[in-house]
Amino acid sequence: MTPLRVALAGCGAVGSAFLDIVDERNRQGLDRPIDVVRVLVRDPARDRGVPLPGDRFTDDVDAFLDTPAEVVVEAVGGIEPMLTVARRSLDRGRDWVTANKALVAEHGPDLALLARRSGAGFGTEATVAAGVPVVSTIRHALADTGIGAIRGILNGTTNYMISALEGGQPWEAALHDARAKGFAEADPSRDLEGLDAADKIRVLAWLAFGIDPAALIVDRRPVPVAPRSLLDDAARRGCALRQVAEVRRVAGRLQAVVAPTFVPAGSALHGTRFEHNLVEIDTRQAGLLRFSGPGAGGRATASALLADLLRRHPAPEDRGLEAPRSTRGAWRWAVGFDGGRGVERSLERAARTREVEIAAIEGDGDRVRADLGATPLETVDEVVRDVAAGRGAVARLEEGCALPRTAVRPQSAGSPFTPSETLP
Ligand SMILES: NC(=O)C1=CN([C@@H]2O[C@H](COP(=O)(O)OP(=O)(O)OC[C@H]3O[C@@H](n4cnc5c(N)ncnc54)[C@H](OP(=O)(O)O)[C@@H]3O)[C@@H](O)[C@H]2O)C=CC1
Ligand SMILES: N[C@@H](CC=O)C(=O)O
Repeated sequence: MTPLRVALAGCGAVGSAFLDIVDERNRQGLDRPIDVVRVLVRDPARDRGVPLPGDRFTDDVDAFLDTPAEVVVEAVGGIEPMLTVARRSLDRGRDWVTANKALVAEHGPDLALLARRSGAGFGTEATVAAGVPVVSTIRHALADTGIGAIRGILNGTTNYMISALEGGQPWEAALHDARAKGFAEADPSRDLEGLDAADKIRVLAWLAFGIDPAALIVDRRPVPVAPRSLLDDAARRGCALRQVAEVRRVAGRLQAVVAPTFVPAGSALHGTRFEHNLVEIDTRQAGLLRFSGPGAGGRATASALLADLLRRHPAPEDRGLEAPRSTRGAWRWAVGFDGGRGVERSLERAARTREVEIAAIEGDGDRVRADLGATPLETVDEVVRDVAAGRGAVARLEEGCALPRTAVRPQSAGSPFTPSETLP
C-alpha cells in the first residue's frame, strides 16, 4: 500500500505524541501506513527522542511547503506563521488538520472557504476538548437540528490546577505540573485568563450557530492567582469552583462568557476534575447531551488529529479481523479470587465439571482473574462455591451480564462473592 504522506508542523507536546501514535499504528501494519515526510520546528537540531530520523526536521517554511504531502497536520499554535502555512497548503489542495484553536477562532471561516474552493479537507476536531469528539458531533451528528446553548469546562490546565489546589497542592506547583504534563499553552496566561477557553467557545459558536467566530464577543473573567479563598467561599455555599465557558442564544442574540464560576457540588461540572473537559449541549430535539474526557494532553489531542486525517483517508474496510462464527469466547462474567493455593487449577476443574467455558484466565497462583463464557448466574455461583470452599479463596464478582435465571435450577442460596469495590 502506498503510504499517506503527511507534513507535520510542530513537534512539542502534541506533535511528538502524534509521531508516537503514527509509529505505533504503522508497526501494527493493519492499515495504510502514514509517512511523516517533513516536520517544521523552530530548532531542527534538537534531539527530541521521537521515532523519526533527524533529517526530516526543518525550520524553513518554504522547504516544508515544498515537500510533497497529501495532508498537513498543524500543532504549532498562534496566528503567524501558521496562517500563511495554512493558506498556502489549502491553496495547493492539501488537507489541513489543526489543533490550533487561536487560528481557527480568528480565521476559521476564511480557511474553510479556501478549503472548499480547492477541494482540500479542513479538520478542526483537535481544537476543542482534545480527545472528546465535540467538533464533529456539532458539525455532523447534530448538523442544523437546533442548539440552544453550549456550556462546559474547556480548559484542561485551569481545571487541573483547581483540582490540584482542592487536593492541597500549592498553585505554583500545580502550574509547574500542568506544564510538565504538556497541558498548558506555551504562554499559560492564555489558560488562566480564559483566552484559550474563549477561543474554544468561539470555535463551537461558529460550528453551532454559523456566526463568524472572530466577531463573537466573549465576556471573559480571569481565574485569580491562587484562588484558595474562592474555593473556600464556594465550599461554604455547597459549591465548587470551575472555569466555565458558555455560549447561549438569548432573544435572537448570542451571549458568550468564560469565567470562574461556583457550580453545585455533585453536578457534572463539579465532577469534572484535573485535565478533563466537559461539554454540555442543549439541543432543541434531543435535550441535554453531555460529553466528557481528557481535554488536554499530547496523546488525547494527537488522537483527534489522527481521526480528522483518517476521516479523509479512511482505512480499508477489511482490517484482517475475522467475524466470529459464534458467541463462544466472548466474556460474560469476570470473576477474581484472592488467596488459596492452586486456585487457578481448581477453577479450571470446577468450570469443566459445570460445563462453563473459561474465555480467558490470568493469575499468579494465589490470585486469579477469569472471564467466564455466557452462563446463568447460579452456575457461576456454583463454580465459585466449589473453588472458594475447596481452596479457602475469597471471590470477587467484577462484572457480569445478567442472563435470566434458568427455570430448572433452584435459586442460589446467598452469594458466594464478597462485595467488590469495582461494583457500585
Ligand atoms: N497541549 C495540549 O494539550 C493541546 C494543545 N493544543 C494546541 O496544539 C498546538 C500545539 O500545542 P503544544 O504541542 O502543546 O505546543 P508546544 O509549545 O509543546 O509545541 C509547539 C511546537 O511548535 C514549534 N514552533 C513554535 N513556533 C514555531 C515557529 N514559528 N515555526 C516553526 N515551529 C514553531 C515548536 O518548535 P520547537 O520544538 O523547536 O520549539 C514546537 O515543536 C497549539 O495550538 C495548542 O493550543 C490543542 C489541544 C490540546
Ligand atoms: N492549554 C489547553 C490545551 C488544550 O486545548 C488546555 O489546557 O485546555
